[in-house]
This record gives sequence, structure tokens and C-alpha cells, in this order.
Amino acid sequence: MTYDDTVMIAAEGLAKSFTLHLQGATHIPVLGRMDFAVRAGECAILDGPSGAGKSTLMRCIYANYLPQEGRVLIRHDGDLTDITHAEPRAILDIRRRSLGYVSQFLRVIPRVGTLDLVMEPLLTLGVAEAEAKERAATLLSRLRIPERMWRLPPGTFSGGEQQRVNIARVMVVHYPALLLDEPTASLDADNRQTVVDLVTEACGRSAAIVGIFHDAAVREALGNRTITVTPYEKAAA
Ligand SMILES: Nc1ncnc2c1ncn2[C@@H]1O[C@H](COP(=O)(O)OP(=O)(O)OP(=O)(O)O)[C@@H](O)[C@H]1O
Repeated sequence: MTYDDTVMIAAEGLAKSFTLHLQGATHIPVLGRMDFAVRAGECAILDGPSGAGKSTLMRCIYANYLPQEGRVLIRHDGDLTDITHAEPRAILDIRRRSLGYVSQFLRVIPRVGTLDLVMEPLLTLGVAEAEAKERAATLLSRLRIPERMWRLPPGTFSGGEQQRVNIARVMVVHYPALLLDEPTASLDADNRQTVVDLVTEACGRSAAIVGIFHDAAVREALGNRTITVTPYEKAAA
């Protein structure tokens, strides 16, 4: 396939199934051969019933899961790079600079406070400490994490607070491609709206976004296109 310069994420013939070796080699077919491309400024919403494979697809895009067939290309340093077959070091570089991922759970680093945790991705990219601190503080404020909590490690925070720290830690970097796995799932209406605003701003900066959103109002507000997850059986037929 050839793609123009606006394509940021592309899946080619992506198929994924699981074999549970400890359960009598039970085979679970999940994704059929999926092809799609997401361009700069697009917010594509993954569509499909519960268990269809939306999170699995997202993990294949982020190279957490290795598909049995096909590959995913991510724009990195100007070129579409095959993340599926990249070396671990190259995958980490793509994730550090080109592809952000808001997963459903915050990965807490023991003893690291919330503000430091949110600043850290920017410091890794070489952003000056004062600017990183200001950007992290602005986001934490917008996401309504009270300032008195910024010094605390978020391990004991509520589910919704942890999810907001998780969102801040990813959205603080202006990634050109972004994966969002139900970022609004445990949030109240005001914070949900803040996330909608942040994602809209990212699209406005020409980020390419692939998202899973179960909330109908959020889908309505954000989705300018839908990608239907193709089950394995359908593609094989
Ligand atoms: N690591 C794994 N090992 C075995 N099976 C898995 C694994 N990850 C996912 N699956 C299976 O793949 C199928 C798709 O799961 P997935 O979480 O991708 O669906 P989903 O569309 O995101 O669902 P939901 O909307 O309910 O979150 C499920 O049947 C699940 O049991």
C-alpha cells in the first residue's frame, strides 16, 4: 500500500487470536484481517459490541500484542514505520515521541509524586523543567486534581483521580498519534467534558486519534469517523 503524508496510523491485514496453553490450548479468534488508515486531525472511534476486540486492536497498534498476521504502521520521524516488527528499542522510541496511549489503568511509579509523574514524559523529551512543570500543573488543574495532592504518589487516589492523572500524563505531550481506551469511563460529567475538550484540542493540533468511548454523548462530540472492528470469523469467511 502507498499512503500520502497525512496518514499517521495504518493497519494492514491485521489478524489476532489467542491460544490459552494452560486451558487445553483453547483457541480464541478475535480480530479478522483489518485494514484502515487514520489521518492527521481525524478522531476515529472503534465500534463493535463488548468482546469484539476493540482493546485488543488498540494493544496491537501500540505493539503490546503481536498479531498473527498483518502489521501496523506509525508515522515516526516523517516516515511510516512498522511498529509490529520493530526492535524493542525502536518501539520504545516510537512510544516516547510519536504515539501516546491512555490505557484504562494508571501505571503508578512507587514514591513518585503526581506532579513529577505528569512532568516526566516531557523531561524525557528534553523540555525544560520550568516549562514541564507549568504544563503539568495546567493540565492537573484543568482535570480538577487539587493542588494539595500534587506532591502525593497517586497509588492511593480514587479510580477517577487515577484515571485523570493517567490522562494528564499522556496529554501533556502533544503526540502526533494518540490511542485512547475509554479515558472517560470513571469520570463525572465535568471531567468528561474536560477530556472531550482536551481531545478536541489534540485533533485541532492535527493529532490522529483512535479511541474507544462507550459514552454516547462523548462519541457524538468527538467522532468524525468510525472503524468497525471485524471479527475473525467474518474476515475468514
Ligand atoms: N490476553 C488475552 N488472552 C486471552 N484472551 C484475550 C486476551 N485479551 C483479550 N482476550 C479475548 O479477546 C476478546 C476481545 O477482548 P477485548 O477486550 O479486545 O474486547 P473489547 O471489544 O475491547 O470489549 P469491551 O467493550 O467489553 O471492553 C475477548 O473474548 C477476550 O476474552
